[in-house]
Amino acid sequence: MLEIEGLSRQFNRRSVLRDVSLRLQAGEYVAIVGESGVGKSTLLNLIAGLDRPDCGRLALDGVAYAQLDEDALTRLRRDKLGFVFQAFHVLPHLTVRQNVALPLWLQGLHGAAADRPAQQLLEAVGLGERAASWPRELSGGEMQRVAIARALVHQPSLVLADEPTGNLDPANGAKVLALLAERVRQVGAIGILVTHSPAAAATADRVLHLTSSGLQA
Ligand SMILES: Nc1ncnc2c1ncn2[C@@H]1O[C@H](COP(=O)(O)OP(=O)(O)OP(=O)(O)O)[C@@H](O)[C@H]1O
Repeated sequence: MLEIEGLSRQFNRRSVLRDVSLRLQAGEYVAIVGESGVGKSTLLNLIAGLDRPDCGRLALDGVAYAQLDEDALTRLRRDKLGFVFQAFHVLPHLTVRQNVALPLWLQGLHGAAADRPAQQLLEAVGLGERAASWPRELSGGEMQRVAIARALVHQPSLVLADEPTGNLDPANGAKVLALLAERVRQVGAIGILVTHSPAAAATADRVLHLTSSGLQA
């Protein structure tokens, strides 16, 4: 379960997030929409443990972030979170399968223990045949499918996606979003999709609107 209670964040004394609360159970997939600059990325960074709130509480599976030092937060990200962010792009010097296996390597799993789940996820996103390819040989849509496989391979509790189809054409974008929703549901994770696009938001079970007065259905 993800618990967010009364979260606030200021930058240079300017309030960006004010009293944001949200509670999500395993298996829930929500979209967060809101005007540019309202604080969507700020909220996602707090949920990812990449930034700390000024006040409020965050907890994942009963573990409060405030109790964790930076190393423990890094472990939480490694073990419990999956990211489909532009900034966490597919690494060019690793093959497609190595890219997907990366979260397992970081957990100390190597050889077949990493290759087998990576191959399974690649099959699930329709790229089983491309395991030995290099990222540069893939299309933009295929690359995002690799990012989805990598975000799920270690069976995270929480998957965070920030405009995962920003650079794709609408048809490919729709396919990638449908695949993301299907895969997140399949592993029973909590999914949070941040997007500007109403069509993208409609792939989630629930749409939440972030405004200056908080998060509302
Ligand atoms: N590290 C920072 N230092 C100062 N201001 C920041 C910082 N990070 C974000 N902000 C400010 O906080 C506000 C919210 O930014 P954020 O990126 O969260 O918005 P957003 O809703 O994701 O916007 P967009 O949809 O345009 O990506 C902006 O005014 C931004 O300038």
